[in-house]
Amino acid sequence: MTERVILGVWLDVPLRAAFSYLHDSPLPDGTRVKVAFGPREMCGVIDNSIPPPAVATDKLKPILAVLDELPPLPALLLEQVQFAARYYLHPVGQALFTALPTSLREARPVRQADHHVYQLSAQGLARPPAARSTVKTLLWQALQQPLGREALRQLHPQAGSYLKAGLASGDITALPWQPAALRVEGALPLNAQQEAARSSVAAALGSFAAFLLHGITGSGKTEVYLQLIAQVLAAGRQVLVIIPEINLTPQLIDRFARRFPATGIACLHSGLSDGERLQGWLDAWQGRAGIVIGTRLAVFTPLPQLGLVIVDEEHDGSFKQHDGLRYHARDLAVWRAHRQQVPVLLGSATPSLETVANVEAGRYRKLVLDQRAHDGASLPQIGLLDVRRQKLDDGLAPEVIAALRQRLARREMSLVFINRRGYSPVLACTDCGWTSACRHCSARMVLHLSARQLRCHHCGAQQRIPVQCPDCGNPDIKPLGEGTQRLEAALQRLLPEARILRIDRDSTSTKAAWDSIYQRVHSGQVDILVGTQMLAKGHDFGALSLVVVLGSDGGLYSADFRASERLFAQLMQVAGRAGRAGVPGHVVIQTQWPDHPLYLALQQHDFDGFAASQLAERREAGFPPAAYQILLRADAPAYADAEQFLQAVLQQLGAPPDGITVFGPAPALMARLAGRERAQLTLESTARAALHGWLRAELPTIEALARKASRQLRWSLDVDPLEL
Ligand SMILES: Nc1ncnc2c1ncn2[C@@H]1O[C@H](COP(=O)(O)OP(=O)(O)OP(=O)(O)O)[C@@H](O)[C@H]1O
Ligand SMILES: [Zn+2]
Repeated sequence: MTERVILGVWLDVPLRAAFSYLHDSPLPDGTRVKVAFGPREMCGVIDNSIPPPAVATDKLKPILAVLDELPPLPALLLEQVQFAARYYLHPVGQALFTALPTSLREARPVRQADHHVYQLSAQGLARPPAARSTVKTLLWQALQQPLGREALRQLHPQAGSYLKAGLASGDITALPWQPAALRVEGALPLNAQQEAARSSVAAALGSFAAFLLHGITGSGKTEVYLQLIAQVLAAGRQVLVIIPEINLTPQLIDRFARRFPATGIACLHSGLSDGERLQGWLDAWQGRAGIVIGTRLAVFTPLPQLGLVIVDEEHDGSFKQHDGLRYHARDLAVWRAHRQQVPVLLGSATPSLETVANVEAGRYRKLVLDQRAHDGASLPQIGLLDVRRQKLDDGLAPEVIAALRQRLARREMSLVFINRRGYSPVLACTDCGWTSACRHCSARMVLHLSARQLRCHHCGAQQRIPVQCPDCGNPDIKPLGEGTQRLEAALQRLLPEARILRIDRDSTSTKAAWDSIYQRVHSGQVDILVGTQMLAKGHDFGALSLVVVLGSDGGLYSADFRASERLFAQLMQVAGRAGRAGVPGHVVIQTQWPDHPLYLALQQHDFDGFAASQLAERREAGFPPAAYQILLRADAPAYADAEQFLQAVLQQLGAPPDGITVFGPAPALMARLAGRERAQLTLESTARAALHGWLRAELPTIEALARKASRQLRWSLDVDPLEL
């Protein structure tokens, strides 16, 4: 009998331990294998640092197959996953499979695209096809230059069989993939501030340093990124660019592709097919992609030649994953840069308070762009319109309507911003006070008039619009408040000659819809844009001269301590759409709170002042970033089950160590979601290591309690939570 080795294997299962299997020879770390797990066959990943189990060897199952079409997964990826799993208190196996493209999570070998280029050999060149064979002549002529398989297929569908025959006869030779020489096109001369920022980061290339690029909207942050990227590419290194989902537009990708026409650019986001994502990932790992641009999941992409990491709009909430491994891509990007000893550049017009605090603590260096880059572009004037004693027409003040009419007469484009899609956020009975509550959530159902439905934006529940009050039978039920659809209708009624375009998740569900919207805006076919935050971010909508903000007061007095920070960032972004190119910009905010300090700071474009006062408040209250938090969440159909579990945890944990405070159990801010009641414990401390260490040590206790809890119970840990 041959000697067999015991190998440690990580699997995609919600268990903290790895598993052991037998094989007839050792395998390196990171090898993908196929194993049996219970009744299933699963993909596993070898890790030789896992200690062998206590059970007898004859109890172990064999590895069924080695999926070794690729080299083993890179050690650095495994290290990053181990770090993330440890930090976010998540099972390593699950973290690892989160980090991999879907195709590599499956117990099947993957197919690599063909990256060779093909060319006629001397023998092939000497043997032209017969003149009557037009297809062969076409391909023979084309192959006098080196060409990839895909390019050949574009020339003719039969290229594959011609290639196969040619390779067999020796008429065609296959050459390995070669990087093209770097080409940089259309770089702009930097202004003094941009140049200062660029050279600071450039001086740090080759070692770790973290920078905040605090640049107001339109200050030319992207241009600074592009010029740094050019320098990194010229040195033969790769760049990782992480951006929010909503900013990943064809326009941005185009801008990169036009600047670097000869560079491989891998775009990685959740909208790709499994095959596309795998190829992009492999291009990055195998060095064919010089630039990786992607959303949060791109932070796990292997880049052996990494030279620079950029996180654009670093304050954006979409960098935090809200289920499974609840990682923050910005924070992992900083870890990544540190581990690979390269600089990381975090860009934003409204940095997160976490990042501001890191600048204050001297961990990050701040670079400032406080001028708009475009000639003649300046920051917009912000007006606060007190609507307390005004009669509004479908939510619009007379002054606002007049201002819109004036822009229309001058043929300038305006934007009306309201962060609520649908017709109206709630339907109500004028008699008994009934409102359109969702049966499954602590939320109201939103009226979607054109679809003739009430819809819950949280759980997706839909129902027909009732014709009378379901409680008292009163036929007089009315929409309360405005959403984008209602504003669109009101504007059309008030300004019938205006060409109005609504942009929200309902109107942009397909890529084609987006493209056509973009097309219409840029060819001057729109007078008034009405939209949600989709409009606020990243997109350059050109010659906007007026921005009207409605319904923002709700964010001033929220139970979530981060609401003001988010509101300020959002309003700065949306205000930043005005006056970007020549035409002076005006912003009007309709409010009941014209003296609110947040609005006054916004009016002064005073981010620093606002951030300082917010930080002071957070310190006073002991909230992040002045303290660290971990949430232990539980949900079940009955609140009692969720609460009972958390009570049991609390009891088992006993008194927390000094410096750690535990709050709760308390209902989550959104207490009911999709038919489940949600409760949570908040664990808080100014000493992060102590907090994490304590919870890590207590994890087995919590897991044991969870196994005893109601079968309906779900629970999770959220380290550095962004949502309460
Ligand atoms: N040095 C420069 N000279 C002239 N124009 C520039 C310069 N840098 C940038 N621009 C132009 O200014 C505009 C804004 O630049 P860019 O998109 O880089 O800014 P940004 O700070 O990334 O913008 P935002 O974050 O607000 O979307 C663009 O039209 C860009 O072409
Ligand atoms: Zn709901």
